Amino acid sequence: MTHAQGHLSEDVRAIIAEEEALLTRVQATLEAARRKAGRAQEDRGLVAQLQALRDEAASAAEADLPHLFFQMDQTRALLDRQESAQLPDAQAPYFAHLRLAGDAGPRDYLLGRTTFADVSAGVRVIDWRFAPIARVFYSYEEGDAYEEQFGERLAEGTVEVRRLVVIERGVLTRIISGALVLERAQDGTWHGVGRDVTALRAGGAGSAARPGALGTGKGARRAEDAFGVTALLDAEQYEAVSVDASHPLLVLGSAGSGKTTVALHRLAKIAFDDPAKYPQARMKLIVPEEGLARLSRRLLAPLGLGRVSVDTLDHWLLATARSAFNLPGIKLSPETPPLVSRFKRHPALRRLLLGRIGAPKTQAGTTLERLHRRLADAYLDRHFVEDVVNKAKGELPRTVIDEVLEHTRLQRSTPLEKELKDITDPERLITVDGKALEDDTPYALAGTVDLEDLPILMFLKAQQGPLGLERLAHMVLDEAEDFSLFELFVVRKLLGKGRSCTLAGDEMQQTEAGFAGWPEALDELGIRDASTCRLQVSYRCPASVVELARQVLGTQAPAESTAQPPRAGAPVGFHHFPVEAQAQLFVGEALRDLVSREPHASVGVIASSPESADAVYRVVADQAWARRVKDGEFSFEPGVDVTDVGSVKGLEFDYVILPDVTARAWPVDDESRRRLHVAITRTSHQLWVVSSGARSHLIPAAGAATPP
Ligand SMILES: Nc1ncnc2c1ncn2[C@@H]1O[C@H](COP(=O)(O)OP(=O)(O)OP(=O)(O)O)[C@@H](O)[C@H]1O
Repeated sequence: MTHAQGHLSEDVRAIIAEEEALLTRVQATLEAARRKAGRAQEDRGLVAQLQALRDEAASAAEADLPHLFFQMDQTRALLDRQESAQLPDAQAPYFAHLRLAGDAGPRDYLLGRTTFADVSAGVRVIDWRFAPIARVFYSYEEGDAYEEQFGERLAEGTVEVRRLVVIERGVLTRIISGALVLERAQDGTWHGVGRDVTALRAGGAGSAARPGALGTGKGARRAEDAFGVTALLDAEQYEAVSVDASHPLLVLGSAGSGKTTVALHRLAKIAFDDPAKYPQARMKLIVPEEGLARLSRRLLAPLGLGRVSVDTLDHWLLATARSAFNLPGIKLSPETPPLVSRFKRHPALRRLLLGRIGAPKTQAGTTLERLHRRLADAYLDRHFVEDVVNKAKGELPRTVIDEVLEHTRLQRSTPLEKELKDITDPERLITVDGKALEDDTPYALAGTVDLEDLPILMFLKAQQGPLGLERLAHMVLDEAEDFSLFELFVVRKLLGKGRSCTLAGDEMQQTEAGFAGWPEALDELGIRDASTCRLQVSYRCPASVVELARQVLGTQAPAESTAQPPRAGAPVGFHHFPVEAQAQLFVGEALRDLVSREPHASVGVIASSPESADAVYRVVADQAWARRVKDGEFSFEPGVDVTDVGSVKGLEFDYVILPDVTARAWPVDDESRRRLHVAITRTSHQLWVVSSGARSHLIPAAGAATPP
C-alpha cells in the first residue's frame, strides 16, 4: 500500500523536510571544506606547480607541449585525489542519521565511511567503524534509552532519531525509520510504502505472486545505494564485527544469514581501529572457490580494503608450499581422482599419519622430495590406508583403498623423459596432435605431487622446525567447513602467537563428507577459546526457499531457529517434463521472457554438473545476455549465468533455476542433499526447480504440484 505526498501526515512531512534540509546543509559544508582544502593545497605547492607548468606551456615550443600537458594532467590528478581523500563523497556522504539526547542536549550524528565535522554548522559525519557512536546506532532502536562508554566517560541518554537514509547521486531518495518507509519518486514527490517492498537488499525486483511465472514485470533492478549492507547490520552482527581484534572469532549461521558480511566488516573495523598492528598488506582472506574470491574482492573495495589479498584455497596452498620449501615451482598432478582427494583431506588421515610416518629427524629430511617419498610409502602401505578408511567410519568407501594405491604407484613411476633419455632424435618425441608425449597417459602422473599433499607435507616439515613463512596479522577463512585439518594446521603456523582470525562457516554446506566438526577444527588452529556467534536471521532467501532447503537436508537439517522468521516472498516454482529436451526448451523460453522484462536482474542457472550446464547452455548460447561460466569466472553483471553447483558457494542471484533436478543427477545421499541445499539457497528472490523423467527424491512429493 502506498500513500502519495498529499496523504502523508504532518509528522511524516516534517521528517522529509528535516532530512532534506540536513543533506543540503552537509553538502554546503562539504563544498566549503573542499574549497578550503583547495586553498590549503597552495601551501603544499601543488597548485603553484600547476601554475608554473601553465606559464611554461604558454611560451614553450610546440614539440614540448605534449610532455607539459602530461605533467599538468598528473599534477591535477594528484590534487583531486588529495582533496577528495579526506572528505566524504558529496554524492553519498552518509547512510544514517542518529540524534542522541544526552546531558549536553541533543546532538545529530551522521554515519558514513569518512569522518568529517564542522561543529559550528552542526555537521558531524562519523565513520561507521568508529566504536561509541556506531555502537549506539547498531544496538539501539529509536526511543530507546542508551548507556555506553564514550572513552573515559559513561554516556547516557535517549535515541531520539534513528533513520536510515539513501542518498543517490546527491539526492535523498529513501528514508527508513522503524516501520516507516518513505520513497522519493522520479518527479520529486514522496510516498510512504510498506517495508517488505523496499527492503534495502540487493537484487529482486519486487515480489512475484505466482510460482508459474518468473519475476514481477517491474523490469529493472533498483540502483544499489553506495553503502549497501553496512547500513543494515543488525545488533547481533555488529556485536560480532566488534569482537576484539586479537581474539579469534567463529561466525556460524545458515545460508544467507550474513556470515561473509560479518567477516568482511570485521576486517574493515580491525584495519580501521589499529592500522599499525593490522596493516592490510598482512591480512588475508581465503575462500574455497574462484567465484567467491571474485565476489569478496568486489565487496572489500567499498569497505576500503582494496589492499587485502584474497586467495582461493588452491592458489594459497601452492604459493605457501613454494615459500615453505623454497621452490620456484612444484610439479602438480594434472588431476587427482576425487576419491583420492577426499582420502587425503579426511580428518582420519590427520589423526593417524604421524603415528605411521613419525617426525623427520633432521633438517635435511625436510625437503619436499624426501617428505613426499615418505608420504608415498605410507600411501602404498595397504594396511595403513585400510586403517584410515576404517577410522573414517563409513565416510570413505572401501574402493578408495585401491585407488590410493594405484594413484600413488603412478606418481612414483619413472617420468617418461627419464625413460626416453636414450632417444636422441627429437623428431621421434613429437606427437601427432602436438601434445607432450605423456599427456593423457598414466605417465602424466609420474613425479607429480597432489595439491592435497601440500598441506600434509608442510605439516610434516613443521614437526621438525619452523616453516619459515612470513606471519600474517589476521586471516579470514570463509566457508571454513571446506578446510581440511592439515590446511588449518598451516593457517595456525601463519598466524603464530597472534591467533587473530575470523572463521565463517556452515556445516550444512560442506561440499564433501569429512568435516571434522568445529571443536576439532578450532583445536587444530589452537583457538579452542574462540568467541562464537550464531547468526539467526536468514536475509538472502525468502521463506519458501528456506523451507525447501530444510526439507532437502532431511535429518541433517539443524533445529529450526527461534529468531525472526524469513521474509515472505515468491513461492518456489516446480516444473516437471517427460523428457530432458522439453525441460531445457522450457528453461530457454522462460529465460528469454524474463530477461526481456527485467534486463537488470541477475539469474543463475545452476546445474548438477559442468556437463549438464553445457547442455542447458546450448539452448540460450546465441543470446548476448547468456554466459556459460566456468572455473568461477563470474562477472556479476546483469544477465544469465549458466554454471554448476561446484562453482556457486557463497554467491547469490535474484533468480535461480535448477534445470536438472532428476533422480540421477541428485541421488538420495547426504552429500547430494548438502549440494542441492547449496544450489537452492543461492536465491534472493525466486526459485524454479525444473525436472524431467524421474524427479529427484530429494524434492518432497508435495513439491510436484504445490510449492511448500
Ligand atoms: N543485516 C542485514 N540486513 C539485510 N541484508 C543483509 C544483512 N546481512 C546480510 N545481508 C545480505 O544477505 C545476503 C547474504 O549475506 P552473506 O553472503 O554474508 O551470507 P552468508 O551467511 O555468508 O551466506 P552463505 O552461507 O551462502 O555463504 C547478502 O546479500 C547480504 O548483503
